[in-house]
Amino acid sequence: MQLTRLRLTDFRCFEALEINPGPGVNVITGDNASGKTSLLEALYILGRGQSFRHATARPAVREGQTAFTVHGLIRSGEQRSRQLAVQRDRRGMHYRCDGNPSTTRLDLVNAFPLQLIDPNLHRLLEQGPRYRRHFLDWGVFHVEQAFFPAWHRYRRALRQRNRALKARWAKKDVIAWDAELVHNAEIVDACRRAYIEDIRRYMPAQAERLLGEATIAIDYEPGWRHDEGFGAALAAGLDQDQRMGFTQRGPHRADLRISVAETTARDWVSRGQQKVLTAALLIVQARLLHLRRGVQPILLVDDLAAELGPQYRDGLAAEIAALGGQCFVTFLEAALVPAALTPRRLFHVEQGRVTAHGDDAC
Ligand SMILES: Nc1ncnc2c1ncn2[C@@H]1O[C@H](COP(=O)(O)OP(=O)(O)OP(=O)(O)O)[C@@H](O)[C@H]1O
Repeated sequence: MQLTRLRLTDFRCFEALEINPGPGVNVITGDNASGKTSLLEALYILGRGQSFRHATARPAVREGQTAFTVHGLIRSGEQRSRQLAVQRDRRGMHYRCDGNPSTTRLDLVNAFPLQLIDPNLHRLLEQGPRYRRHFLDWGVFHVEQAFFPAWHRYRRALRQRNRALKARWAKKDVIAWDAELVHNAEIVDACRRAYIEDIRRYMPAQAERLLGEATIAIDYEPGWRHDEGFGAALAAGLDQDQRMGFTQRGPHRADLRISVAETTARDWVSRGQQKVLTAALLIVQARLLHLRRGVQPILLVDDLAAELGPQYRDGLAAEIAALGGQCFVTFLEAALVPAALTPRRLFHVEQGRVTAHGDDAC
C-alpha cells in the first residue's frame, strides 16, 4: 500500500499543496508551527475520515475559508490506483472513493489503512477504556471479516434497547432486543478474543526488542463478567439497567488491561517507556495486518524524538524501518533523523509551502 500523491486545498496553513511521497520512509522536517503535524493530520483524515486533533475536522479549514479538500492517490500491490477524497464544508464531511460519494468513512478506512504514533500515545495506557477499545477494534476490523457486520448490528440493537430503557418502557419491550444483542455480542467477542491471541503471540518479542522487557500481559475484559454468558449477564442486570436508563454490560464496555512485569503498565513505566510500549502495540498491529491480509498499513509518526533518549529513539526507528511499508515521520530538522530512517524522500515545510528532496523528488 502506498500513497503516491497528496493534494490539499485550504487545509490549515496550506492554501494549495501537492506532494508525491516515496514508497518507503518519507521524512517531514520544519520548524515549530510550520505545518508538519498538519500534513500528518491531512493523511489521517484521508484514511480515517476524522481528525486526531479535534472532535471535528472543522478547525482544519484554513482561516477565512469555508471548506478544505484532501485528495489522495493510493496504489495497493498490482491493483489499479484508487482515488480518495475528503471535503469538509459548512454542511459537514463528504467522502469520495474513486469519484463515487460514500455515505460512511468506512470505505476510506478499508481503502487506506493507517496507524498513528504521536506524542499523545500514552493515552492508550493512561486514560479511559475508549482508547483501548479503539486500538483493539481497528485491528479486529481489518483482520476479522465477521467483526464489522456483527458490531454494526449490535450497536443498532443497543440503541433501540437503550431508547426503550430511557423511555421507561415495559420489561418485555426492553428484552425484545436481547436475542439480537446476544447473537451479535458473541460474534464480536469471539473476533476480539482471536485478535488478542494474535497480539499476545507477537507482543513479547516486540516489547523485548524495544523495551528489554518481554513479560507483557494483555488481559481482555469483554464487558460483562467472565464467568457468565452475555444472555445471563443481560438478564441479571435488567433491574439496574432500568434504574440507570441504559444497558450497562456488553461489548460496548470492553477493555484491555496491559501489564508489564505483572504491574499495570501505566504504573510501571515512565512517559517515554509508555510511548515505546504503545508504539510496540501499534507496530504489532501493523505486522498482523500484513501477515493476515497482506496489507502494509501506512504509518504516521509525529515527533518521534519527543520524550525519547537515543536508545529508545533509535530502537523505535529501526522497528519502523523494518516494517518495510510506507511511513511519514516528522522531525524539527534533518540532523535529528535516526540513521535507520534515512529517507527515500524528504519534505521540508516552511510557511505553508513544501519543498521535496530525494529520489525522483517532485
Ligand atoms: N485553520 C487554520 N488556518 C490557518 N492556519 C492554521 C489553521 N490551523 C492551524 N494553523 C497554523 O498552521 C501552522 C501549522 O501547525 P502545525 O501544528 O502543523 O505545526 P508543526 O510543524 O507540527 O509544529 P510543532 O513542531 O510545534 O508541533 C501553525 O502556525 C498554525 O497556527
